[in-house]
Amino acid sequence: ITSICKRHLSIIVFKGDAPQTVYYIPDFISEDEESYLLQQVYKAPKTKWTQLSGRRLQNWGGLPHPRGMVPEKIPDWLQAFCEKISSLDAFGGKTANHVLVNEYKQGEGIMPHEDGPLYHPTVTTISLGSHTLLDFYKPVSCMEGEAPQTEDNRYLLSLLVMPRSLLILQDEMYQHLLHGIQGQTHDLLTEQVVNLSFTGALPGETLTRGTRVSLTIRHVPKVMKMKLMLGRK
Ligand SMILES: O=C(O)CCC(=O)C(=O)O
Ligand SMILES: [Fe+2]
Repeated sequence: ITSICKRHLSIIVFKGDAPQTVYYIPDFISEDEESYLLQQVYKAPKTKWTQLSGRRLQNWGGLPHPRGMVPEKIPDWLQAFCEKISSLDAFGGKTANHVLVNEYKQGEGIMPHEDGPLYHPTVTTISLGSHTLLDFYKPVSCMEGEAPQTEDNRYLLSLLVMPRSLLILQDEMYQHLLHGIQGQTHDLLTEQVVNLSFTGALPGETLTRGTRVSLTIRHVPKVMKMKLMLGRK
């Protein structure tokens, strides 16, 4: 684990000789911007929400698809933040064109998963309203030998993401590992939370979760050209 400056954390995990990078940027947005974003999220029409087990979500920018995403205009209130993050060169010079809004009520979470191949290998997440613990797991195929492949023995580390922070996961860290959020109401901060010293929280502390809204901002490289689609039939 290497810190690149006092307020930014860069975690280098090695898989073979491939470094896997995480950037954690506390207070990436202000409290006013946080309230504004929450207000906009909750202003969206009811039909914009999809209820899943343990969370609900809004999809903005189009539905990623192997044959190409049919692009939809991202509303101005989100576009500004897409541009702010893209200007950090998170997406190799491209501008983010896709945003998933996830809402987790206290005690909700998301099963360990991979995000799949439809995105640029960078995922950026702004957290609103509450902290959470993002947990990382080795993929099943990584485990050789006799040991049973439980979630427990595939678990690697956690990141504490505070409200208003930006998390950037790149390359192997994003493509190779699984990530998930346990459906808990409280989080005990152990030494497995590797970015603890960058969050203002203390080891041994227990944090109570509230409702968290996350904005997962990404670049989908494969986009359909509307003209081509109409011309084709
Ligand atoms: O809420 C988060 O920070 C994670 C969301 C996530 O992993 C996803 O939507 O694929
Ligand atoms: Fe994910």
